[in-house]
Amino acid sequence: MNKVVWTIAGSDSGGGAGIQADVKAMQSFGIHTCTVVTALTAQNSMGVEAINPVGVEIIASQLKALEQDMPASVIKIGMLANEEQIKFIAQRIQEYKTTWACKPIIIYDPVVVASSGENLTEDDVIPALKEHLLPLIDVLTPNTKETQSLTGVYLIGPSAVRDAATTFFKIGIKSVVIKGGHWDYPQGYCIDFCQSSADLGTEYWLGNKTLPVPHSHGTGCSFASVIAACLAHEYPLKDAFILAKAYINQGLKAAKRFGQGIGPVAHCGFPENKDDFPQVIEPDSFLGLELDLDPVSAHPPAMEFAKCDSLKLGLYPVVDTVSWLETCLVNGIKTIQLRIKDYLAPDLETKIEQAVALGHKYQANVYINDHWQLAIKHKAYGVHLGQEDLYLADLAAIKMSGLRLGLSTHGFYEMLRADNYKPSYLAFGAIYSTTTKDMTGQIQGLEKLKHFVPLMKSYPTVAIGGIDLSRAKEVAHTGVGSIAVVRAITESEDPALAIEKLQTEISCE
Ligand SMILES: Cc1ncc(COP(=O)(O)OP(=O)(O)O)c(N)n1
Ligand SMILES: Cc1ncsc1CCOP(=O)(O)O
Ligand SMILES: [Mg+2]
Repeated sequence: MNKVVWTIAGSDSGGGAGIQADVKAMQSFGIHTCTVVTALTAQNSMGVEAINPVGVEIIASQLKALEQDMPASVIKIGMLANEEQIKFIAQRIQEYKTTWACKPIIIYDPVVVASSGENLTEDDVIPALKEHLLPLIDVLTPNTKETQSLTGVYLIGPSAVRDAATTFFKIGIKSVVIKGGHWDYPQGYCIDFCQSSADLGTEYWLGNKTLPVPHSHGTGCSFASVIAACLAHEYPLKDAFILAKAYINQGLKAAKRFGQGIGPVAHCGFPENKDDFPQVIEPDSFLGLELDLDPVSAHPPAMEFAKCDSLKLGLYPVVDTVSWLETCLVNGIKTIQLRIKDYLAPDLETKIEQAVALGHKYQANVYINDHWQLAIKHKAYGVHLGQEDLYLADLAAIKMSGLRLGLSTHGFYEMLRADNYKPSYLAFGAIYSTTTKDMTGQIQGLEKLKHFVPLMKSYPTVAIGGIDLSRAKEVAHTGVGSIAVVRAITESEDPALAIEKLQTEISCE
């Protein structure tokens, strides 16, 4: 569906930040941007010469035109020039939240201080912001200085970042993305933080080496606009967060000078290069230790698992009995998984032992889902684990035993998190809805798969979830190296024929 996002922000005559950046960044993500201009700033690459706020009656007329014709699922707010504008916009947002059938998501990039360090808003607006606007905000994206101005917390380390987030949550803000472009810890790195008040136990830290580039005008506006665009596409916030960071890294690398001063961040489309993505910071990684994050895994960290025989694993049935496993192997399957979810299943160990033996008999590669200790004990070809297993399983033991490790991922953030471990293959799911497993909120769709595959092209890749004969071809067409299926085989009237037809569909690619 065509997606509309509004941006309520200032115009930058220099074309690098504000409304101009917002439109370009959202366009990169296939969003149609409607604009409500709050100020006509006179600025260029050297600095801000004038703010020129627009009167609230003119803001009102722009909003009215849009309300009637193009309501948005996401509204991004940038520069508000004075207290009158803040109170007016807050009142309108309150109205939209209470009267619209689809309550819009409000993302606010508090453009108080520009990346150049210049003040873009009158100094005395902070109390009005806190009283009127901030309590209505779903996602706030302040930089270090804005965080300090708004919370009074001086960001000297991770616990101060958490304290600042807690202060924002107390005001009523639902989620925060605190941008660390101005910190310098660990030295030479740029670290960003994301947390939601609805899930205080989970925090997301992203980091990459600071890019030594001179042209960075408009990064804050563009970053928040990518988050707004991704939320309009109903991506989870953690995915929007990592894509925004990748977009900015990509844009900084390509940024050019226009004028004599600081040039604008470039707008280069959906990020497709893994090198532009930041690292998901795990507590026991170098950056996690530097940030003093609490360790969560009981086991030593491990990465770089044994390689699969091939980049293309082909048709990959996932079955729950030894009998189904044998049926598939008899019909020529070379990669297969035994997925027994009942940990108390009678003869679990015997079944795993038999599955491994059948793999040897038919010269096929048998993965065991979840039961990594038994997989190691009986020398399976590999183990398949989920994200929740990463801190629970003894990954070092799996690696030392030479077993392959397949990892499930649901979206961009989890994909980059999995990349930290350098597994043997990466699975993306669920591509379509499925009745085999509850995947509520985790359906990725074909369009995202088209982004996942080239990003992770160094790995064997697997698509899973709701794939049947009618969909196998379009999935294979994304370039994914393997298609994992449950019901397409186990619920077919003729499993041998189903395997043959699925093989034909996917082998044409
Ligand atoms: C090939 C493949 N991909 C994904 C999964 C799902 O694994 P996981 O996330 O561990 O969930 P459960 O299968 O344990 O419910 C899979 N099994 N195989
Ligand atoms: C185990 C699993 N993980 C993600 S979707 C899924 C089930 C896939 O089953 P089906 O092929 O029947 O949709
Ligand atoms: Mg599992």
